[in-house]
Amino acid sequence: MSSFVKIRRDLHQIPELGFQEFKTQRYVLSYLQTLPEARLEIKLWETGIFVKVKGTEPKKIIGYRTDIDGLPIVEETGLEFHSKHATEMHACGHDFHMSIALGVLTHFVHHPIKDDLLFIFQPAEEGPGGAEPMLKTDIMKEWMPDMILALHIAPEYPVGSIAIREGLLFANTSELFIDLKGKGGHAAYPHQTNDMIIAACSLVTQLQSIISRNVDPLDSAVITIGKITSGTVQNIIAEKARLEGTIRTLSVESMDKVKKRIEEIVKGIEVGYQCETKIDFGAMYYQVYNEAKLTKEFMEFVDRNTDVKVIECNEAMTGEDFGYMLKEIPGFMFWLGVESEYGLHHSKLNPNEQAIDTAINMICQYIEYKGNA
Ligand SMILES: CC(=O)N[C@@H](CCC[C@H](N)C(=O)O)C(=O)O
Repeated sequence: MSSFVKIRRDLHQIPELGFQEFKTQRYVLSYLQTLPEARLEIKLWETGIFVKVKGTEPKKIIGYRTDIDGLPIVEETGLEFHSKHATEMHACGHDFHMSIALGVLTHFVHHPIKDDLLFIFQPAEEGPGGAEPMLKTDIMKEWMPDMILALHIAPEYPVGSIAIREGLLFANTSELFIDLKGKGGHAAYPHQTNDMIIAACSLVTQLQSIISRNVDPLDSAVITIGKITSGTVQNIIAEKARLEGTIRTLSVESMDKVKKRIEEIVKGIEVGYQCETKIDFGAMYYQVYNEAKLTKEFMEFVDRNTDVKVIECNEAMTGEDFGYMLKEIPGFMFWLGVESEYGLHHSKLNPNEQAIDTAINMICQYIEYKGNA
């Protein structure tokens, strides 16, 4: 087993939610302490880490970002190295992302290139978002990269492949929290109450009509309600309901339109079901938009110089706060094929670990080329 597969397995066992990645931060720091320190500069921000690997004759800084947080999922993989945390899991591959970042970082500590490299270990990608606040730090202002790259594992593509496109890769996202408050009461006297379970069910159905009736069929949008909380027991009419979800759109303009329509529909629920309502759009992520020139060059480089297959893919409705970094810094993100039967955010996600060394080798070759130019 390669040392970076071992690191992935160690990290897989300690998934932590956004801004609570204390063990993860300690693990990464203790690994960094095993490397020769002459070329390293390390700065902490919240639960994240900035690591500069100094080049020999730096003219620019090349940035590489990995996310570090896990998800609130009870793991069901049955793997020997399964999560030690009962209710958290690395079900979005951030354990892979971190081990690959450490693999690339280690290579350049031992084989320095001309340019400086900045590795960003970013908390809270799954929410509420660490990229935007990290960008605003003095550390980032001092070490602002001239270009940046990142990857995300893709269960649907084979090991030995990457998928990427110029321009829009991932959607704009916004979280969505809606609270409803009516009047509870006895299950046998519904006429004396305003039942918030009925209101919530109607609201969920009406929200889907935004996608089918308000969004241009040639555009695309998603509203997913992933969680509903309501009620206390089977014979009490519920006084409150809370819906938690996410909105995805292919443009900022469509996001604004969808949000406006949600507000109108929720107003209708308020009148129709005689209840109080509250909408909170939570955290929003800017789209992931790959800079055309660098993306094209990367695709051609990988195709010509490595065995990795380059697939030109469509946009996806996933979100990534790396979009904020790409808004400020030219660069790109790509999907890394890891062929898992179960997909992202699934309790049985089991990516193929062979992809770790494939990714490290490919990224090292590309950075060596860019950083010695
Ligand atoms: C790659 C991926 O799965 N990213 C997450 C980002 C979540 C953004 C935010 N918490 C939201 O739900 O809107 C995704 O769910 O796409």
